[in-house]
Amino acid sequence: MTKIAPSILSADFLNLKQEIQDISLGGADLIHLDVMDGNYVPNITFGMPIIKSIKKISSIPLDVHLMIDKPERYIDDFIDAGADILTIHAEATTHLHRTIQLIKSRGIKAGVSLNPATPLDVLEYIMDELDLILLMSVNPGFGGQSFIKAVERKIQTLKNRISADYSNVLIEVDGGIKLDNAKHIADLGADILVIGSDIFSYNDVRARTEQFKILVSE
Ligand SMILES: O=C(CO)[C@H](O)[C@H](O)COP(=O)(O)O
Repeated sequence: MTKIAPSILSADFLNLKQEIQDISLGGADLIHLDVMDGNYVPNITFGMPIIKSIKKISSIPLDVHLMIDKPERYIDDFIDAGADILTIHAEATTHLHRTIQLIKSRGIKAGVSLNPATPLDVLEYIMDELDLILLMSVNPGFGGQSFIKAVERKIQTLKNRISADYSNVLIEVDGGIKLDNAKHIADLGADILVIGSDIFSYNDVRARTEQFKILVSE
């Protein structure tokens, strides 16, 4: 069954505690936390202190997506802050294998994210180490963008490649997922859907989360 991971990127930060309670009551499986450094991506969001605070008020696993250059510098800090899954970008580090090993050595799940234009081939020699592959379906940096159609084929190709030998590796898809395309993306092979604006732009965040949850459980 496909899981849903609301991204708080589009949440009301003055009302964050309530927003987190609402997605929890709506059935969120993970809380997706987009960390941006203004360097790897042209936007800046939040860092360890916010993650630490969320960890104190929620028991839902924290799915931390680092959109930062040289993520190896901060792996221990984000794990200490409460990350349950830590995903780094293949394009952001020279030492992808070493950094994934560092995450795994701390006993949490490790993911690699690929931008829409990055080929799947970069994963070939690290598949054994991975728990999750996050396919970006928008160019990272901002919520509210449109899903890039070419990523549909990428999801299917990845699903076919991993189904035989790496069936335990989860496929997460992030960007441009709305109520009207979520089921289709799940059916292509996504195990986790990241949803930002189409949950948090609604007044009733709990009801909207529930709608996604019911849709992908069908
Ligand atoms: O990583 C992201 C942007 O870099 C966001 O998680 C993603 O875009 C989700 O937001 P939306 O559902 O509004 O597209």
